[in-house]
Amino acid sequence: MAEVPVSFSSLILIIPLFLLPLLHFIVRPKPVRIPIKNRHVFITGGSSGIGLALAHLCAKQGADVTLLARNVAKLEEAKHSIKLATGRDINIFSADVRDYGAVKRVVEEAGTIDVLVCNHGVFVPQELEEQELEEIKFMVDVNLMGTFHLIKAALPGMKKNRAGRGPGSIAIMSSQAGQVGIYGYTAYSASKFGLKGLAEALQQEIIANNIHVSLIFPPDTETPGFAEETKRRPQLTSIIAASSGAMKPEEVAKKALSGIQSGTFIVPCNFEGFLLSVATAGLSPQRSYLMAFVEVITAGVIRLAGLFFQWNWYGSIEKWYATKRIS
Ligand SMILES: NC(=O)C1=CN([C@@H]2O[C@H](COP(=O)(O)OP(=O)(O)OC[C@H]3O[C@@H](n4cnc5c(N)ncnc54)[C@H](OP(=O)(O)O)[C@@H]3O)[C@@H](O)[C@H]2O)C=CC1
Ligand SMILES: CCCCCCCCCCCCCCCC(=O)[C@@H](N)CO
Repeated sequence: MAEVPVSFSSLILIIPLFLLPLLHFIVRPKPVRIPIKNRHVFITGGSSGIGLALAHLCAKQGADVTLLARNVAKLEEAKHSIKLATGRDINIFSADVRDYGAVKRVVEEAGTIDVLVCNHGVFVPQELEEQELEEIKFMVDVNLMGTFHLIKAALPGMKKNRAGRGPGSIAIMSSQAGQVGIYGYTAYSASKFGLKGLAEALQQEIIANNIHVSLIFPPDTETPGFAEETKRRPQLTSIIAASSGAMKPEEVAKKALSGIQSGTFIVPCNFEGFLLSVATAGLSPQRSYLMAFVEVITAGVIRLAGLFFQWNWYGSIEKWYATKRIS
């Protein structure tokens, strides 16, 4: 009996032929579109950097925007600049996300939220051994606990009033340092990695309420916060972080908004971020069967690429400590 020849090239055709329909069938949660126009978008840390750029973008697209941050002068300035640029009035509230009572009062006063963007964040890079415990706690309290406070305060209203309002979204601003640990970011990375666990579990809890979670992972972004950060960033942190190209806040805001609107769970912002999202896909939900296909097909080779990055980073660390010992 003649053997059926299964050539390499026919395998290349057969695998996608079976895999794509299978992935199309199994990816969960199912794809969704989240509108922005005429919807209430609540952005924390919206008075500066990425949050401010996102607020401008949402206002331009006809959303009712509310901002929360601490500094009143910066909030007023943001309100003024958005009015000038878009002609739209926005609401501003001053509160510290570490204060649950204050957050709850603001959320109640602001009215039902359709899209909650937890973007506030603080970053003070330093080696763990040098960093004061107080500063470590500060980052965890603002970045991680602050996000818990917001979601806990906003969720009952978002759930209760969802019927008739269309799909809702909870978007959380992480960082590429929330996908891979980086020298000088022990506390910051921990606070941002924590957000991933929160987001994955939360999505399962609120999918039945038609609320969709997006986790956004920007690289270094040229914001006022970043300008402050670079003043004291360890050299090695900058060297390793430079593996991913820097972005402007407006570019990050654009990626973030399109990720939110497509209900994408993991939202990368640049090409390195795309590689990172494939490399760290783990057991995160994936709505796109095409992205799922890329993840499945490239799993081995992307791990190899990740190992090369680590090889390069450990090389930099070795070199840096060697020159330090000489001087
Ligand atoms: N810039 C970067 O390189 C990157 C940033 N990110 C993340 O993006 C987010 C925004 O960063 P970026 O735009 O650079 O930051 P900025 O420092 O420019 O702005 C931070 C915003 O958060 C607000 N904020 C800070 N602390 C609190 C608090 N305790 N309570 C309420 N609001 C607070 C600030 O207002 P106020 O001080 O008045 O409270 C401000 O509006 C952060 O989560 C950050 O971790 C992620 C990757 C890279
Ligand atoms: C296959 C694997 C691909 C790997 C690509 C790797 C790129 C990693 C770069 C990490 C950059 C971290 C920047 C953090 C920015 C930030 O959050 C601070 N500026 C504080 O705001």
